[in-house]
Amino acid sequence: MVIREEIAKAQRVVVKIGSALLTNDGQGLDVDSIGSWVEQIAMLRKQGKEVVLVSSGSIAAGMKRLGFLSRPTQVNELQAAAAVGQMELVGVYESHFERFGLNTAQILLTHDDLSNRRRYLNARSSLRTLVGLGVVPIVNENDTVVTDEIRFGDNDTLGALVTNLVEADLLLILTDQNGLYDKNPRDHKDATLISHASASDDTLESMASGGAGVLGSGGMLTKVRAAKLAARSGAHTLIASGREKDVIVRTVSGEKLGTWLLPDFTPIAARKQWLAGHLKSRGALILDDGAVKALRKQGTSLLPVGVKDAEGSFARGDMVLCVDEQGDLVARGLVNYSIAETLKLLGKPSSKRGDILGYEGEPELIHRDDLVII
Ligand SMILES: Nc1ncnc2c1ncn2[C@@H]1O[C@H](COP(=O)(O)OP(=O)(O)O)[C@@H](O)[C@H]1O
Ligand SMILES: N[C@@H](CCC(=O)OP(=O)(O)O)C(=O)O
Repeated sequence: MVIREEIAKAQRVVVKIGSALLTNDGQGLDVDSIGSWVEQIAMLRKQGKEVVLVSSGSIAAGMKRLGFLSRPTQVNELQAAAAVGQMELVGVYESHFERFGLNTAQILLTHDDLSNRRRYLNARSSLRTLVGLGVVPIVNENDTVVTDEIRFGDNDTLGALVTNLVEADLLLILTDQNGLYDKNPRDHKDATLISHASASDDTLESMASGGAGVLGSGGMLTKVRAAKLAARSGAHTLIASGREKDVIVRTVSGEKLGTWLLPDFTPIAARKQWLAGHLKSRGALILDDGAVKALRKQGTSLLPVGVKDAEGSFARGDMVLCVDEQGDLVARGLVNYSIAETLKLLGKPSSKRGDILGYEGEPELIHRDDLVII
């Protein structure tokens, strides 16, 4: 019986597995549990769903190898533990995924990769390509090159930003509790589980304390905030216990487990709002009638061949306006090329872009996923 239909419909899922779960009481990685989550992710892949995994555990794994008895507090020791442990972490995942004939890819991200528009587009394009090729990307923070000031620290925030990045329908956060309780169940025996709520509900933050377990980083507070971030691109969030049998397959098929935090807007409405409200346009593209029709009627991407002129001073990743020859607004979108490159590509078939620019960029000036038709 499917109870949570919106969840069961999710096609692209980001699964985040936290430090609190990944280790056996701080004694290195829990290889058997990892095997069970991998088996479930392989099942989702069989059902045709796309999965991106965000996994913590590098510091916990590195601690064991380096003989640290507790989580280090010094940045250089954390970095060393992460560097050593990440090798083991991806190795364990790889050997499990191999049993199911699935390829994996290691993606280590920093704050800069997601806040700088150009790097954001590059990270997104790599992740999209990998997912399209049927690979399961395994994402973690690039702990060895980040300092305290620019660390995400917890992987809940990273999981939410990856959800935005790949425009996933669902962020599934697995942790060591059954979900979000009205107060910390570690300290309160009478705490009750929240079954569902709006991700934008501010009262959730007062229930969730930042106090994490021995190896976790953010506690429940960062999970509640992550749900809010994920909702920006219209994604649902589920917080559930990774120790529950078959939790990934069961939650994703819509079974009522854990806490479900819902977005207030559909993905399209959320994206529209985001493009409309959060980015300033840096220029404009003047489209010919054919391109206007293709965008409006067929929902296609914008190719250089349909663009007559470009103005403004934009760089790759900036938001530009798309207007028709009368100057009426047709769409807004994130452009793949700078103004200088765009001017060279105007009216040209995409197949010529390599010769014109001296390198092979994307065939689209604006990909349809980055376009909002007005
Ligand atoms: N309201 C709450 N409901 C559930 N857990 C909570 C709550 N407030 C704080 N917590 C704590 O959050 C912890 C999970 O966070 P954390 O240790 O960072 O895990 P992870 O490594 O999976 O991200 C739980 O073990 C629990 O003690
Ligand atoms: N990136 C680091 C730490 C991340 C972390 O512990 O986050 P979380 O699992 O959200 O508590 C690691 O892999 O150990």
